[in-house]
Amino acid sequence: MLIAMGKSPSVKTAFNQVEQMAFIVFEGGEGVGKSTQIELLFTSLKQQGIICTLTREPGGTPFAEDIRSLFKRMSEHGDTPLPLTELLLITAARTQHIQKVIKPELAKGHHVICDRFLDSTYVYQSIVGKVNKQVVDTISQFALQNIIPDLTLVFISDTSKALARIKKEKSRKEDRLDSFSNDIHAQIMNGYREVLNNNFTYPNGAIPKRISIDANASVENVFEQVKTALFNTLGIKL
Ligand SMILES: Nc1ncnc2c1ncn2[C@@H]1O[C@H](COP(=O)(O)OP(=O)(O)O)[C@@H](O)[C@H]1O
Ligand SMILES: Cc1cn([C@H]2C[C@H](O)[C@@H](COP(=O)(O)OP(=O)(O)O)O2)c(=O)[nH]c1=O
Repeated sequence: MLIAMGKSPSVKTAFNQVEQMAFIVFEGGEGVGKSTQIELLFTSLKQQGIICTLTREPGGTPFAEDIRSLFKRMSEHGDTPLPLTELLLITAARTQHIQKVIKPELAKGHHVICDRFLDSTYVYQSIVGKVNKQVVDTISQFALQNIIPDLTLVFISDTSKALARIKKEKSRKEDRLDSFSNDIHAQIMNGYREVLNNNFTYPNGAIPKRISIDANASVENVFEQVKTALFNTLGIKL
């Protein structure tokens, strides 16, 4: 179908019986290990015969993936998008994504695992980009239509560690967002701490369930934390 995942878009849906659905979001700055853990979780759920759909933001439908490309493209004309312009682009992609993928998949009783969602907007466009949170909420409420993740895993690591991991990745294709300075990366990491510590509300006033993950740890240890969070919050045993 139209699901895009990780660094290379692909279709990933496991077809088996499942009793309840959950909308699970992975959040955090670049290089904290979200994609790695999403892959591990998808494989583990599949082995248990649990249906889940992997997707990502910005993106997740062909049109929203086009917006993603535009969003991430290096500017050839020097006219880089303003944070408010980014918010509008991201929200356009999110509207398409929620209507065409997230809602329908949840309605079918499938778990939906999403690489980034609204907390990214709070961090990148509001905290770092300085767009007022109220503006983000006012615009986002039309896209969200009360959709709220059942669990958001917020990956927190030392900025230097995450950046070192990214630098080691030979296959990583440079895009506009890779030109962020170390200072911006540190602001992003602190932004996630702020979202967590201040329990940022969604546009409808609800506080989503967020769990902090120590992403400095080994891949195996981080996956243990992910599994514990899924069990404690959603009762999913892996
Ligand atoms: N816990 C970890 N310890 C060490 N390296 C990791 C860990 N998790 C991921 N990596 C490596 O770090 C790089 C970035 O990981 P990735 O999952 O793509 O992060 P993100 O999706 O958050 O940008 C990859 O090369 C990956 O293999
Ligand atoms: C969902 C979302 C993403 N973004 C940015 C964060 C990332 O830099 C980029 C998505 O790139 P991505 O490749 O998914 O990030 P990562 O390196 O962590 O795998 O889009 C926003 O600025 N606002 C948003 O609301």
